[in-house]
Amino acid sequence: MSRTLPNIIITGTPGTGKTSHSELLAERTGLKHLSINDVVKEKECHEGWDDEYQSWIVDEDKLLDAIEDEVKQGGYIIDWHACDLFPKSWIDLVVVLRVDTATLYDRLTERKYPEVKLQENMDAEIMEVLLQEAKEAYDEEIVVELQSTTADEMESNVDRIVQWFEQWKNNNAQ
Ligand SMILES: Nc1ncnc2c1ncn2[C@@H]1O[C@H](COP(=O)(O)OP(=O)(O)OP(=O)(O)O)[C@@H](O)[C@H]1O
Repeated sequence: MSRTLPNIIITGTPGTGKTSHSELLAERTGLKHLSINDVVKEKECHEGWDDEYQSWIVDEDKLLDAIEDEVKQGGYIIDWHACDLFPKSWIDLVVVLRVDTATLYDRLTERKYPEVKLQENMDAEIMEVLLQEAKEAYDEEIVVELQSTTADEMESNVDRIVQWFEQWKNNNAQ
């Protein structure tokens, strides 16, 4: 089925700016912001709460079933800290946000993350885990790495994605 609007994944380590970017992008493009955290909670796509990590244990099959019909139609910004579970055929662009480690440390400390979760996320950012995951799961030409340390960077990232969106619509006009 061909889509008239694209689907974009905005991914990255927690605290890199996925929600902020997704909200701005939704305003500018009219695409719908799909916060996977909210879907997991609202549609109960989980197997319970992990106390140590202070997060839901996600049931990926249930999650995919919950969003499949909507997402396949196109027009979504998928905001989550993982990306390789979404089928390749659903996705047109994968944006991986990156941030310098000192800034990430400050952002996560401000959120009062448990120590184990803070450390794991810092390691994930340093080891480029999300970038590798995206490159392995999708064609490299649709994976874009963008820096998200400053407000100027966020603004230029959003401009760049809006430009991509306009181009996609021109290329896919029926
Ligand atoms: N490029 C940026 N410049 C300045 N501040 C930023 C930038 N990106 C994010 N922030 C700030 O960092 C904090 C975390 O951002 P945000 O909630 O968007 O991250 P996230 O990746 O969605 O996190 P989570 O995965 O936990 O939902 C917010 O206070 C946000 O304002």
